[in-house]
Amino acid sequence: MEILVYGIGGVGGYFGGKLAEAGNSVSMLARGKHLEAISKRGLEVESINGNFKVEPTVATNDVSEVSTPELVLLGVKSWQISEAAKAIKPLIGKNSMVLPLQNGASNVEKLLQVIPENNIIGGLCHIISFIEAPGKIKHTALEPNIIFGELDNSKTRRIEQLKKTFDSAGISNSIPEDIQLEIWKKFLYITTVSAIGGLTRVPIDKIRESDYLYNLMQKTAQEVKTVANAKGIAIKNEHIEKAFELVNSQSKGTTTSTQRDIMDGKPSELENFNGYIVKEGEKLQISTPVNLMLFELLLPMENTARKA
Ligand SMILES: NC(=O)C1=CN([C@@H]2O[C@H](COP(=O)(O)OP(=O)(O)OC[C@H]3O[C@@H](n4cnc5c(N)ncnc54)[C@H](OP(=O)(O)O)[C@@H]3O)[C@@H](O)[C@H]2O)C=CC1
Ligand SMILES: CC(C)(CO)C(=O)C(=O)O
Repeated sequence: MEILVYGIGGVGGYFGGKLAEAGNSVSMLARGKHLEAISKRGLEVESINGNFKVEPTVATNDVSEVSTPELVLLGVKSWQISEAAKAIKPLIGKNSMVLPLQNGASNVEKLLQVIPENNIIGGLCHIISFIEAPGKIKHTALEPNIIFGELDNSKTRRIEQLKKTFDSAGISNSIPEDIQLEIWKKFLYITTVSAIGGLTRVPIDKIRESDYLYNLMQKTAQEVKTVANAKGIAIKNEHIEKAFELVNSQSKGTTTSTQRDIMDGKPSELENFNGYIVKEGEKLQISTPVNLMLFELLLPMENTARKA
């Protein structure tokens, strides 16, 4: 398959690497020292499932060097989606699929403003990975997987073909009954833990020891559920329970990618997580005081990170 991976970070680097290793033609859009290293030495992936190294078909920071892809994997952060969508638009052909793997509930919404609806696939992923050094991705925990599907959940031929591509690359994957619900289930978890993680600056095992913080996470999750339900997304208490099973079962030292960005003083996905709940709550006249507090507490730091 002819693939463009736009953003070769923890997510794009790992999944793009696996697809290239399996013999797909994978072009990689990166920049700076990371691009220099990939162009010179290829992309190295150190993974708990086995290390590997791949050579991209094209490594570039200029999409005009890439031919029309059958699949674009978006590996940028959720706040970079609109810019990425504008950049890839000229490349998109009738049969191109654009698959966002970001956390967040509004990625498809943002893509729809730029890319035709029939080119967009819904998606999300699980992994713990990051850029360890220019040209090198490190996968440290979780069995990586991709959950994806048509926006209307129909089981089309292209979705089946994409499944075969992921299967033959050894990427665990699934096509759910309701892709929007899956996106929101992950969003529920990540929004519940990331801002509190960023504020406390400790991993999940330390956060869950505190009754106060555990309760705060419960309140955060309930607000996400209320907003989801008002938007027609069927998040139920059982999904909150599942999210808390995850909170309780994560191994010591676990942090989320957004928490790590906040702790490192980098621009984070705060606005697309708790900020999104606040914004949607306002539109729907739903009060979201806990998400608002978390958002406002982190906002000055976020603004500073963005100025830098
Ligand atoms: N990492 C993880 O463990 C997981 C992350 N996620 C989600 O996946 C998404 C991606 O996260 P993650 O992989 O951690 O992010 P990273 O920051 O590691 O990767 C994003 C990459 O995209 C690059 N990029 C952005 N814009 C451009 C551009 N215009 N040109 C070239 N390169 C560009 C960035 O470069 P630069 O650094 O120069 O900006 C960076 O290398 C997020 O939504 C995250 O929440 C989901 C599951 C797990
Ligand atoms: C929760 C987790 C680790 C699962 O993939 C994640 O999405 C992240 O860290 O961004």
